[in-house]
Amino acid sequence: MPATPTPTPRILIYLLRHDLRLADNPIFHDLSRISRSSAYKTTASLDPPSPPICHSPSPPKPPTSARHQKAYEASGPALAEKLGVTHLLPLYVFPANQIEVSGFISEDDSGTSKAKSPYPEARSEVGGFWRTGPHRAKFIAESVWDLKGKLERLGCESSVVTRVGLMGDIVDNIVSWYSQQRQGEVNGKVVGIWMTGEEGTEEAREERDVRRVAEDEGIDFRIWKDEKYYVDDAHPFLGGERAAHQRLTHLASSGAMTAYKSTRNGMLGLDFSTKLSAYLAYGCLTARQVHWAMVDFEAGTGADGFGVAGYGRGENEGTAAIRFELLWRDYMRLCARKFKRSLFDIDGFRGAEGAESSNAADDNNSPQPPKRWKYVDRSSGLGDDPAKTREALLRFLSGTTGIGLIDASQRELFLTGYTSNRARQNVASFLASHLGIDWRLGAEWYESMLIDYDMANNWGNWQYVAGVGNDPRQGRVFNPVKQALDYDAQGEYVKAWVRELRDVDLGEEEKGHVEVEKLMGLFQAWRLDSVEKERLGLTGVESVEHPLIRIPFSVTKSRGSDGGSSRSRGRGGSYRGRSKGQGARRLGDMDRAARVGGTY
Ligand SMILES: Cc1cc2nc3c(=O)[nH]c(=O)nc-3n(C[C@H](O)[C@H](O)[C@H](O)COP(=O)(O)OP(=O)(O)OC[C@H]3O[C@@H](n4cnc5c(N)ncnc54)[C@H](O)[C@@H]3O)c2cc1C
Repeated sequence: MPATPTPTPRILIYLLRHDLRLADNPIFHDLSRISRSSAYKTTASLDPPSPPICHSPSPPKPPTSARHQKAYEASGPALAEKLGVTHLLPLYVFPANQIEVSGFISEDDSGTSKAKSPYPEARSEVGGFWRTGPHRAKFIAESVWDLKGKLERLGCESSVVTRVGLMGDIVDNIVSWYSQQRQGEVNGKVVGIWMTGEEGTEEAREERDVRRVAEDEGIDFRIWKDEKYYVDDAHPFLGGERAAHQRLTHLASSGAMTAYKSTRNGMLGLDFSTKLSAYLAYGCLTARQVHWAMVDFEAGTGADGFGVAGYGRGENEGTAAIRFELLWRDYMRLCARKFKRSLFDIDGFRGAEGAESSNAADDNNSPQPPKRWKYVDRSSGLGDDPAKTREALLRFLSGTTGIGLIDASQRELFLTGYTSNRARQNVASFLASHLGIDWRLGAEWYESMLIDYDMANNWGNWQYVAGVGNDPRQGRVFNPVKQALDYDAQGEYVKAWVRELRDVDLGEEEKGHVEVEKLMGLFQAWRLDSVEKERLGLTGVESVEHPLIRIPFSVTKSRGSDGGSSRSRGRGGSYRGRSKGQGARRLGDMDRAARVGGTY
């Protein structure tokens, strides 16, 4: 008897991007609906061709609320069903323009030496840093492998297929492979290429390239809206959806969610802030899921947090503040959408056409002259020497500026891939305002180093602090000494990361009494007396003897007696510090530098 011809697999390619999760995922949700239908079952038993492709996964967890479930059910048959999809190929492309991929390339055809990567090195434009540094590379890999594992456990044979390169090329290549004939039959028919939409110019280019391949081949191309935004070993957290939910559970059950408002300006420790940013950035979790977890906590219906302060008592200061921060995230995304390429321009949104109209809240609506910056490859014409700028930049990046808070944050970032929002604001302000160096170098360095790098959040926040973005109050500067006094009142953060200063004597530290004058030496080590420097082996150390700048901040008996904006603390007295973050506005509590002096 002639063998029954095997039906040609109808393949849907799902290009994973910043949506590395199974639950609350619009594409997996659509597929979960087809997997229950009879149309799917009749074809699901097909042997998958090589490269292995995935049978549509079993239904993932239902959406986070009954309201969403109803909305999905009302939305008619699954789109994948309409396309007659029988197989799914989840594909993650490590983008060669953002992640250096030469390490993935093993050997050339002769098998003797390493083949050269066909792509230019994935370095940043201005400073030439690796665009994805080791911390984020690890986090991305963990998130991809976490999803792979999940799909495997659901019986998806290929789980997630990974490739390196440019999305358009990879998709083109896979589509051609499927259309090849073997014994008179094609390997498969790609009927759909789907992905979730992203903001950003590179991301738009990826979408355009993939769309072109799909259109050339007559394949259904669809960009789904990923509703991961809210309106719609320091960082010891593993990547992936499971870890993201464990973190959310911990935030509710430990009380950190309730306490967030009063702790969020902290700098040291795990629970002063949510540490959800990387999960949100990579879509392992959505802002909506965070919201619903908080709703459950507030309503007292959630499994996590029973007995914890605030459980079942409605919205509290902590949950409201988390929602507020999530709105900043949405806001930055909308800025990226509006200002496009000028997100990366040195003159920022302010320099962009139409920026004036977006700044209606300006105290002074008159157009401001563009800021002058120091560059590493040329003089700005203000008598600066690019060689000295390069030297200063290197010290800034390596955390040897001589300003304790800045050095602590930069070292923390380099070693862990994370630093707090409070520290980020100070670091950005230090580069842009105190050093006057091209702020994009700082943004690029963050892009390289941060685990939670997010294009809109990073560049938007850098612009904001550098004074070229949408901050309605321009010309504000953080004073990193005063900020350290306010937010690191016991000097613990600086001591944690700046090893050479760990033994600076602060007074009766164990009792929580630190002497303010001694703290000043921790926050700017040039102020340590010569005996202390000698004792600690700091004599002659460049960052101590020759800081990039000296900030003449002092703690005086009466406000303003040093001519700056210092606070009255009582000279020489002991200082317990106010509670961290008290009364502070998140992005707004910047102060004019107290007579920033010195040059480099
Ligand atoms: C110069 C600079 C660069 C930054 N770069 C990034 C970045 O690349 N990626 C990133 O996610 N955040 C960035 N931020 C914002 C903020 O610092 C981080 O989101 C936050 O520190 C992450 O820690 P968390 O999750 O514990 O935050 P939480 O304080 O717990 O806040 C909860 C969530 O709200 C959002 N959020 C908080 N603050 C902001 C903010 N200022 N702008 C936008 N969203 C915010 C984040 O998604 C965060 O996870 C940057 C801030 C500055 C000043």
